[in-house]
Amino acid sequence: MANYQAVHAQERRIQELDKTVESIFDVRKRMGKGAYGIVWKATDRRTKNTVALKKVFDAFRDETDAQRTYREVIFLRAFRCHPNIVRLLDIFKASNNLDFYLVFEFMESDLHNVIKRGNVLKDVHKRFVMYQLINAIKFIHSGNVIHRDLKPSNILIDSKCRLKVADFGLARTLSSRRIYDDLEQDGMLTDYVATRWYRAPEILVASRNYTKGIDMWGLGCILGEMIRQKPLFQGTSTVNQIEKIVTSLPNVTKLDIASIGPSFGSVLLSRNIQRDRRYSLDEMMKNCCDDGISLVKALLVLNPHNRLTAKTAIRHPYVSRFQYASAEMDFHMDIVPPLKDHMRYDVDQYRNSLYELIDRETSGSARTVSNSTSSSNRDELAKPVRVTKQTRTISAKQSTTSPAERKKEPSSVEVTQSRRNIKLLGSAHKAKSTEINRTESAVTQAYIASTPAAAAPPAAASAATAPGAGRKSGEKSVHKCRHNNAAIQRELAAVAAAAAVVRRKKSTWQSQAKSQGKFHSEAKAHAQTTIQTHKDNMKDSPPRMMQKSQSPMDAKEPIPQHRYSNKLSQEKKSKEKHHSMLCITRNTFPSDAKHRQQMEILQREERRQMKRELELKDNQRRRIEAENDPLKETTEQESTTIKEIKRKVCEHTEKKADESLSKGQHNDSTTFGTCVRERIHHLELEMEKCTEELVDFVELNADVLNYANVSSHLKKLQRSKENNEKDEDDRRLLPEGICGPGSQNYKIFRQEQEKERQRQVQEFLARDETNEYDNLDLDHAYRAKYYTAYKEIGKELNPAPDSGGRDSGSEHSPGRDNDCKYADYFRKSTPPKQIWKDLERGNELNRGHDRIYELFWLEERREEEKYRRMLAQNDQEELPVHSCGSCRHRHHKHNHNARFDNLRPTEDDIQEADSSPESN
Ligand SMILES: Nc1ncnc2c1ncn2[C@@H]1O[C@H](COP(=O)(O)OP(=O)(O)OP(=O)(O)O)[C@@H](O)[C@H]1O
Repeated sequence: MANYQAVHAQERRIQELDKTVESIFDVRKRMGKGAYGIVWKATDRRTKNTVALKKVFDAFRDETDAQRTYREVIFLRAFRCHPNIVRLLDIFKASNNLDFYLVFEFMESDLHNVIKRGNVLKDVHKRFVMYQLINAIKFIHSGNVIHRDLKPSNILIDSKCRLKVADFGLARTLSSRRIYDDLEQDGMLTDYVATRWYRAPEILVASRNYTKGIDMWGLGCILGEMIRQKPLFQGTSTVNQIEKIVTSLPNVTKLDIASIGPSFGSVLLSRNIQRDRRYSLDEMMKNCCDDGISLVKALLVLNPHNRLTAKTAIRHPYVSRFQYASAEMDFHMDIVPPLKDHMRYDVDQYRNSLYELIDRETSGSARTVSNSTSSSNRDELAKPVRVTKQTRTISAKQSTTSPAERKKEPSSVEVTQSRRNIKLLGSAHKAKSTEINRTESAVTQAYIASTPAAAAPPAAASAATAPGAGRKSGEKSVHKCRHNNAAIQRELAAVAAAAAVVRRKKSTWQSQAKSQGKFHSEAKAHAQTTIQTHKDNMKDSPPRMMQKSQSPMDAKEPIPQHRYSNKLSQEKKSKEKHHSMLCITRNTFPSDAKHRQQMEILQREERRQMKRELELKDNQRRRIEAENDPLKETTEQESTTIKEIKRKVCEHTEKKADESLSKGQHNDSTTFGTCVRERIHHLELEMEKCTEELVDFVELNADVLNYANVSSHLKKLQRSKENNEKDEDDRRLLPEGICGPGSQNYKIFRQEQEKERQRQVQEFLARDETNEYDNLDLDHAYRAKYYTAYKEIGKELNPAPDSGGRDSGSEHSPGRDNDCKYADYFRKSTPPKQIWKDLERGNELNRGHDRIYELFWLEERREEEKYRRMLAQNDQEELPVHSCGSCRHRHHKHNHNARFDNLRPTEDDIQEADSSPESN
């Protein structure tokens, strides 16, 4: 219970938000939870921007966690300017000094969720995702940093397929490793837990061979997962993970193992692992295009040095089409966190370093919240933490986001934008110079303070009280200021370089704009001149009918040649044509009347000639028509014949089709019949099976089922079953050499059996004629009579009771006492009469007793008849059917009655019988 409460309290604490944070953000919904924190969707109350708020719970619990938090903040700040890396907007320290809050730009989902949905990503999306991912990793690697935790849930994505890499908690720099490699403690690089399925083989075998190839392996796994829609290697343990990888890759060579470096786990790679072809890369991604498979194969290479690098991967055909879709940036310098990445510091050191960072940023912030960095100070966050080389700024290849935009000429908006950028950079430059001045004066002051002769300024007052300590602290502060100064200068240089790039760009655009403007003004001037000429021409031309002349005196003005767009030149051409026509008209009508007359004559002549030609053509047409008439007739006749033939062919075809149809129908019906028969047969078989099942079921559940309702049905079902069983039993009881029912010798055998039965019946009847049993009451008599038959026929099935010494050795058997005993036995061992009758009526005689019952029944009927006749003769009082059958024993009536109640003969009966003369 206490444990539960503790867990509950812990969970509550994880979910709880700091009051300061709550006052700034309106937290709306939980986006996800990782191993180290919870992410919520929230709205900034002031700006109304939607952000992702991540609470790193107990961020400084131990050194590992503190280092993780520290790395996450430092690297996120360094890489936040890249479009494919999630932007860290703000950092908040919690008032409890334990938790930590990071504010990110909001993304709608992550790649894991998108892949999980299935079939959301089309081929083009996968390519674009991959391009952006490689682009981000290329940028990270250019800063000599490795991410080490690439997996789909750390890749954020939005509805426009824009992608951002998140979670830098395991990122680390490679730059210092060379220097400090020897100092590394054992296991230092292996104590982190990256998700197993995306871990590179060198990490799995605990090799210390750390390269950027680790991330490239992760990229291969992610691409494979996007294509296959499930993770490629889902190992259940480290060993299993290695096995899965080795199974899917081509044969592992000694060189591969050597390339991973010496480690206790590399022996796992050299093991002879059974390969299953189904799990080879080709087989797992058989539905993918060649480009995709080739990229996956180039990334998932055992030797980390042989894997594609991010720089080469981005030119791979699978993604190359997007190479201008996004800014491709490079750092050109190593990112080195202030607290060395290869060393472990105290929790407090990590915490203090981070808090310092926050405080520094808060001091320049316009935001009034005490514990937060400022969102207005966001540009500050973008700067790298520290650089090891002299500043070489980010070189953005293209700043546009799509190929279409990239191809655009620089617009006025862009020019304005660049102007604004320059202004901003200028002001940043100014601010930095002021800062440098301020730092320089601080350095001077501190230096003065550190010398004992100097008058103690307030800052160094305390130092002066301790001799020697003042100098030391002064030197320290000088050193610190110099260090700051150098850092600021480096940053300043970076800003200046960026400004230079922008200025260069601006000048290029301006020159381009200038040349284009010149071109436009030239074109405009030319157009205006042309229009003016046209207007002048129009003014000059006389208002006459425009007429084109064929005169040899035609004089055409030269048509001006334009070098502008086609459309423009076409328009111009048509205008020129129009203009030239006007000119021709004007030129072909000289003022003298003679020439005009000549022209008229010429025209008249022309008209006449045309008329003649027309007539000629008319005649020709008529002649051809006349020739065509008989041909027409013939053609019509032929077409009618063809139609007739066609009709006949159609009829014939239809008839044939009918015939084949009916034949087909016949075939169909035959097939149908066969099908139906087969189906019926099948159903019959099924019914038989069902019947058996039902019988078994009813038998099993007879006691719980209502017997009255089901018995009749059961009987029907059982009948067939029992008949089968009977046949089976009969077959089993048959003597050797007799075949089953239906065979000839079986019939003969049965006939003989029947004869034997008849003989026995006759024998019993003959015995009965002797009235041997008349001294007994009927019921006893019947039972005793049939006892012999029972003994002979039914003993196998129902052995006779041990009748005792007296009966067994009895000479006068079947004597009365014996009969009584038999009767007693029958009473006990045979079913009550009513049941016999029921069974008999339902023809359900027990197979073992049927012969006895049959005889019993016949005999009973006979006795009954006899008794009736006797009654009629003697006219005596009617006795019950099974009462005494003899008048000779009427004096025993009282005893008889007693015996009727209880069929067991009394001792008196036996003694009486023994002493009677008949028994002697
Ligand atoms: N900026 C964001 N916008 C939307 N959702 C986010 C954002 N950042 C993180 N998330 C969601 O929160 C989840 C956890 O975030 P993150 O990976 O940063 O936490 P973590 O504790 O470091 O997890 P991990 O266990 O992977 O180390 C992510 O998988 C993602 O779904």
